[in-house]
Amino acid sequence: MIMHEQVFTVLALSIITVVTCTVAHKLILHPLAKHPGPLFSRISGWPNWYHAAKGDRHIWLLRLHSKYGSAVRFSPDSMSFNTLAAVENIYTSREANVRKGDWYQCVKDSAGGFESTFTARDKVRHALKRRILAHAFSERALRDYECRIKRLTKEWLDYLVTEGKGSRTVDFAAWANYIIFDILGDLCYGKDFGLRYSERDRYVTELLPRTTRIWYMLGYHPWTHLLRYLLFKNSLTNKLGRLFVRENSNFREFCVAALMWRMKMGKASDKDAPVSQDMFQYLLKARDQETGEGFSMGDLGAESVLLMIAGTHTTSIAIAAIIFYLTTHEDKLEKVAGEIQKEFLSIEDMSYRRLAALPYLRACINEALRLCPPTAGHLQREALSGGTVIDGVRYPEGTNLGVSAYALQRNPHIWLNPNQFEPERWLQDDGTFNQRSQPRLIAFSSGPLGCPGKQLAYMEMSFVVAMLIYHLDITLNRSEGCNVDYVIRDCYVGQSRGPRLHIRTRE
Ligand code: HEM
Repeated sequence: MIMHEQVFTVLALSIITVVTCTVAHKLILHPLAKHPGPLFSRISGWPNWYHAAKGDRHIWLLRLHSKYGSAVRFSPDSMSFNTLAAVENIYTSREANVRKGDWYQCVKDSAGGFESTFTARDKVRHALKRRILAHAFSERALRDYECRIKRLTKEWLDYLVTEGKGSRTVDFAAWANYIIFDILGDLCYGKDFGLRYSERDRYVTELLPRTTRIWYMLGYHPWTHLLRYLLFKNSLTNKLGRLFVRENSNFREFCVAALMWRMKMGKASDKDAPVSQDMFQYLLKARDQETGEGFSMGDLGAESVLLMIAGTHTTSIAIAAIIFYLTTHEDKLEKVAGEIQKEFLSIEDMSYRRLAALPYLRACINEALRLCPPTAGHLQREALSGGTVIDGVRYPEGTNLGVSAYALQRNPHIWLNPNQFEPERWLQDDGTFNQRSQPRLIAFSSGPLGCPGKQLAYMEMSFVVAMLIYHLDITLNRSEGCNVDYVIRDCYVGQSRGPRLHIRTRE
C-alpha cells in the first residue's frame, strides 16, 4: 500500500514538474515570450484550435487585436499582425523570408500526399507550378471565358425565376453556389455540372466546406503531427484516416471524375475540332519554359481539387455578401441599379470592359469584400532560417506569422467607420474609382502566393451581380429576421447561408 502511494506521489510530482517547466518556458524563455496575447493561448494551442473548429477564428483574432494591439501571440508559436506593413513584409514582398506554414502540409497529407500549387511549400517548386497555372489566367484566356460566363449567368437567371414561376423566395447563398460551380465546371473542364437546373449534383456544394473544415480541425490541432501520422502514414490506422476524411475523399472523387471526363473528351476531339479553351486545355499541354516540366497525373488531380476549392465558394460567398449588403441598404441598391441601367440597353449589351469601368459597381464589390473576405482567417506563413522582420521586430525561424483579412479590413486605425457598409469610401470626390485605395483590400492576399484568379473573380462577380440587378427585382425577406452583417463561418474558405431574397422579374 505504502509502495503504491509512493509511486502515485512520484508520478504526480513528475507531471506537476513537467507542466510547470513547460508553462514557464512558454511564458518566460520562449523567443515569443515578450509578445502580448491571452495567457492560455501563449501556453497552449487549444484556444486556436477551438476557434478554428467553431469557425469564428477571424472574429476572435479581430477581438484579440482590439485588446492586445497590432501584434498578438495567439498560440505558442504563432503571431497575428494587423498592419499594412505586416502585409507587405509577410505576403507582398518577393524578398519575404517565409514559406507556407505547416497547415498546408496537412492539406497535402490528407490528399494522399499529392501536391498542388496551393500545397507546394518549397518556393522553387511553387514558382514552377505557378508559372504553369498562370496560362489559365492569362488575358487571352480571360477574353475567352467572358462570353461563357455571360451565357451561363443568363441561363441561371432564367432558371432562378422560372423554377418559381416568375416570383419566389430563395436562399441566395445556395443559388450563388449553383452558378459559380457551373461557371467553374465550364471554364475548368468544358463540362456542364448542371447545378442551375438540376438537383442531382448540388450535394457537392455542401461537401466543399466540410472538406476544408476537416483541414482546419486537423491542421490546427495541438497534436496535429501525431494525428496525421496515425491517420495518413501508419498502415495499421490509416483505414480510420480514410473514414475520417471521407467527405474530403468524396469531394476529391468529384473533382478527379470531372478531370477524367475532360481528358477523355480531349482525346476524342484531338482528330476533329479542338475542345473549348478551358483551364485544363492549358494545364494538360503546358510545359515550364525553363525546365520543360509539365504536371504529372497525380499533380493534375490535386490541381483539379485546388481549382474547384479556390474558385467556387470564395466567389459565391463574395456574391452573396454583395447582394446581402445591397439589399440591406436599399439606397445603395437603387444607386448601383441606376448606374447599370444607364450604361446598358439590355443584358446582351453588357461587356466586362464596360462593367469594370462602372465606379459604383466596383465600389460595392470592394466594400462587400472588405466587410466579408471569403478567406477571412490567418493565412499561415512560417519564418525561414535567419528569421524575418515584421514592423521592425525580428521573429525567429519557425515562427508562424500571418494577417487575417477580416481583422485588417475592420481595423479602425485603417478604416473610418470600419463596420459600416459605405461603398463611397472607394470613390474620389468626382465619383471616379480611387485606384490608390485598392492595396488596402487584402481579400485576395498579395505577392507571389496571392490569388491568381483575382481578375476572373472580378469578372464573375461583375457579371452575376449586374445581370441579376438588371433583370430581377430583388428584396430582402425581412419576415425571417435580418442581421446587420453577413456572417460567415471560417473554415479556411467561408461557409454561409442567405440572404433570403424575394425575387421577381422586373416589369
Ligand atoms: C472572390 C473570390 C476569390 C477570393 C476572395 C480569393 C482569395 C484567395 C486567397 C486569399 C488566396 C491565397 C490563399 C493562401 O495563401 O492560403 C487565393 C489563392 C488561390 N486562388 Fe483565389 N480567390 C478568389 C477566387 C478565385 C478564383 C475564381 C480562382 C480560379 C479558379 C482562384 C484560384 C486560386 C488559386 C489557384 C490559388 C492558389 C495560389 C497559390 O497557392 O499559389 N481564386 N485566393
